[in-house]
Amino acid sequence: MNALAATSRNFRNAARILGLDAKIEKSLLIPFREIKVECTIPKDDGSLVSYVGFRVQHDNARGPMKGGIRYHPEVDPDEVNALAQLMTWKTAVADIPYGGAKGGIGCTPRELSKSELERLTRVFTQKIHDLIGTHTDVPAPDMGTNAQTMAWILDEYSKFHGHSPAVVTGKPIDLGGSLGREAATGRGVVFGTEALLAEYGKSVKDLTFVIQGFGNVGSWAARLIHERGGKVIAVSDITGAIKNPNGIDITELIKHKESTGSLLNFGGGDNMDPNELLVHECDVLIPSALGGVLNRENASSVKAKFIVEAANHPTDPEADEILSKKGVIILPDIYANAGGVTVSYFEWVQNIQGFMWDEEKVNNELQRYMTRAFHNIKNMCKTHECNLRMGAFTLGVNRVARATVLRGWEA
Ligand SMILES: NC(=O)C1=CN([C@@H]2O[C@H](COP(=O)(O)OP(=O)(O)OC[C@H]3O[C@@H](n4cnc5c(N)ncnc54)[C@H](O)[C@@H]3O)[C@@H](O)[C@H]2O)C=CC1
Ligand SMILES: O=C(O)CCC(=O)C(=O)O
Repeated sequence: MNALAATSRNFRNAARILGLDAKIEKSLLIPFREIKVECTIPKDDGSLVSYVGFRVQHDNARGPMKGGIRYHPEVDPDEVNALAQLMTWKTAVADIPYGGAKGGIGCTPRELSKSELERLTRVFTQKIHDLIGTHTDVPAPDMGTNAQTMAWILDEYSKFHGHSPAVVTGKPIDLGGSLGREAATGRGVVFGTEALLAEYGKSVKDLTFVIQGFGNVGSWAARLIHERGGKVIAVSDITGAIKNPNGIDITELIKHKESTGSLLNFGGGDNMDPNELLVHECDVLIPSALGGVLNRENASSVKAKFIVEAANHPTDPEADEILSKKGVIILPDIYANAGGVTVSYFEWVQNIQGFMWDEEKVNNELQRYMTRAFHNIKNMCKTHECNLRMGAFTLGVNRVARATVLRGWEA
């Protein structure tokens, strides 16, 4: 199912559970603003190439719109729209004072040189600079982008508006980035997993984990699980997949990937078929790459007891139903990966205050926010007799709807 149809279906289910007014339901489904821009840049060889960039600003009832920018060949308007909507519910679940947005450029960043990426990012920023801002819409990294991308956006934006560190988060520490932001999404995934497992009297150190994606989110989640004594028994990325039933030494794997550019042929494991990864025997499956990877084709073969959605919308609604019937417990994306945007909020606060926190404070506050949100979701599950996804959606949608009503409808 298309990402936008899937996200909207979850939203509508939550609206029905909450008994939301039809007028509010309709208004919350329609994005505040959709931006589509042409970005033409000279390649290093002098030829010209054109890309399409998007920024969808979904909702700002609770505060400035917030969300990452993705560079990936599959970026399209519907997907960006779905991801922007998810950000609105996610920031509300985390109870941080933001709305939701998302952006992206349809490109293959691995095939562009650093200078081509810089030109593309600067042209994109020139096209959208009037529509983003510290108190309007604050971008951050997502798939295919990183702290360097944010530094270019900050620099280009500042040419038009003066030095503006809080216009982006996830930037380098030297430019006002927050300690702990790079690891934050993976760390939040682990805090969320710990909160979930505690409900079942289990802990990370007793369980086996399979992780799809070994970029920012997947590699940090793997590293922190490994540090806690959890056994990561299979990992994949775009280059392939590896497994070791006794547990992969993640510290060594990170070194191997840094030196070879690939997970494959790692001495401490065997190469495996990446198609087998999601259905590999394990306690906890953590999809940390693309959307829609769990679908009606593979859901019935999944063997994990828990799925922690580190990626955005990795499970489509058909798979959700199949997995639920099998008794698989799913920690939903709008909670599980909210650690990134939560520390982005801490970064924005630090920039506005002009005061830097130490890393211990960032990590402690992140744990406090993730634990609080988990208990808020559990309360919604109890009130509405629903699963964790609907618990999270009803929590987020209810907070956004309340803010919308309080702001009023007068023109
Ligand atoms: N970076 C962040 O702070 C946040 C990211 N997310 C979500 O987490 C997911 C991953 O994002 P990042 O780690 O930031 O991206 P990234 O670009 O750092 O890493 C993506 C990883 O996915 C792998 N990958 C791509 N296609 C794959 C495939 N077909 N099979 C297996 N692996 C594949 C890549 O090789 C890479 O290891 C995305 O869904 C993103 O929206 C969610 C919240 C915050
Ligand atoms: O840190 C942020 O502002 C947003 C991160 C993001 O794009 C996400 O949570 O999906």
